[in-house]
Amino acid sequence: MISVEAHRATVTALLGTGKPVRRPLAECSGLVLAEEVRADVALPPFDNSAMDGYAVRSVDVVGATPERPVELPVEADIPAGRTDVPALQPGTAHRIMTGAPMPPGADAVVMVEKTDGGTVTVRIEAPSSPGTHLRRTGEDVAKGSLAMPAGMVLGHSQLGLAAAVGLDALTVHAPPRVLVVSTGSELVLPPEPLRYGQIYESNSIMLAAAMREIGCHVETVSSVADDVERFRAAVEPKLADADLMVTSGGVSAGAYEVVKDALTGAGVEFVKVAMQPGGPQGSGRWNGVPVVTLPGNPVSVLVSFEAFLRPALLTAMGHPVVDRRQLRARLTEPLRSPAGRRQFRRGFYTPPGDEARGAVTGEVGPRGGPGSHLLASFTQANCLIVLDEPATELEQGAEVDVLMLD
Ligand SMILES: Nc1nc2c(c(=O)[nH]1)N[C@H]1C(S)=C(S)[C@@H](COP(=O)(O)OP(=O)(O)OC[C@H]3O[C@@H](n4cnc5c(N)ncnc54)[C@H](O)[C@@H]3O)O[C@H]1N2
Ligand code: MOO
Repeated sequence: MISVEAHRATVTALLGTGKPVRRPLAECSGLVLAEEVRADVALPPFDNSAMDGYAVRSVDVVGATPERPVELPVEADIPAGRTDVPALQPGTAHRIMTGAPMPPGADAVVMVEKTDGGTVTVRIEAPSSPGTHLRRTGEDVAKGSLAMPAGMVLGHSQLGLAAAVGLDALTVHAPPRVLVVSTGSELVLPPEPLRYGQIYESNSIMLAAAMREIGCHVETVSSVADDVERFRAAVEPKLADADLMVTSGGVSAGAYEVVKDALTGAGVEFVKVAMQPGGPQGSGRWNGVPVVTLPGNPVSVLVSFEAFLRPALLTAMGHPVVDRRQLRARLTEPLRSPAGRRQFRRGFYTPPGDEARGAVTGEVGPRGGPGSHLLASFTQANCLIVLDEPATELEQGAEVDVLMLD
């Protein structure tokens, strides 16, 4: 048996890092910058007004009050977007709007609320010191400076900044194109009614959703019968467009293990990992394409995704952090775990908060039993409880690691 860490390292090395590609901003959400971004324009690109009001020389409005307003002729109107801004002469004002360029000669803005709003002459009822309501060129981002470093994850604020400095595309790590293949002659798809011995296929939907959530492109082959020739025929034509193939089912010790039968001796190695669920695993290359084979039980699939695929896919996409948030928590009930295997249980974590009891560590209770067919309980879990390899009996109140899923 090999360790969880060893198999994770194998799968991560197999995927490598996605090559840098140029993508339009609308396709970059959640991806990672492969190159730093330097600002070709300053932000703001020009000195501009932060308020609707009047651009003035501060010396012209010294001492203005509602009782003794300063009256100035309004010489120009500067809406946002005006590009031919006339200079301000001493003893005059320009009406100006938020985001409009400051006229040369003006050093302050008076809000319209502090005036009578006049358009021919304006009565100004408050002073304005130099720089008031003024947004300076480059105070957000200086021209030529580093706007975002390589390795930054592109969320909405990062995409907004890229757009603001005039970019319509970014160089990102290419998201992997994953071919997800579910195998099993028992699998059917709705609306076909179930016959005795058949089940509805669910692994491909789950895996595709989990991978799309982290930015992968996914194609699915939802139900391939346990027949090597039919497996090859269904999958081989699609390999050319895949950076990774992930299969479920057909890898244990039975007589009809289609994945094992098709890929043994063809570049894929099958191993047992010291974990439960998710013990039977495989990885390698088939026709040059990286392949990861998962056991068929639905909970085994999701636990394998968390333990191996998620970190490997995030690494391939250049993410700086690939691990789930890990916390310590006290068990709300005793649990058993198989000796020599790391057990992953679905759990619900409650943060500390009961100060009366002096709680500093959160609590975690299992959701559902350890069986890898118990998918419903996964939907009620917010974490995985990790019971280390040596642990066999854990008492209520024992401290364990939890991996937060949200
Ligand atoms: N003699 C042994 N038997 C088994 C062993 C073993 O070591 N020796 N390991 C057990 C463990 S642990 C697991 S996990 C499973 C893995 O088996 P396979 O990967 O070959 O998976 P299947 O037999 O094809 O399926 C297992 C289970 O999951 C259901 N399944 C499969 N695919 C789907 C799908 N796409 N959607 C929903 N459900 C699916 C399938 O019907 C089976 O019930 O082997 C144990 N046996
Ligand atoms: O390893 Mo299997 O995945 O326990 O059910």
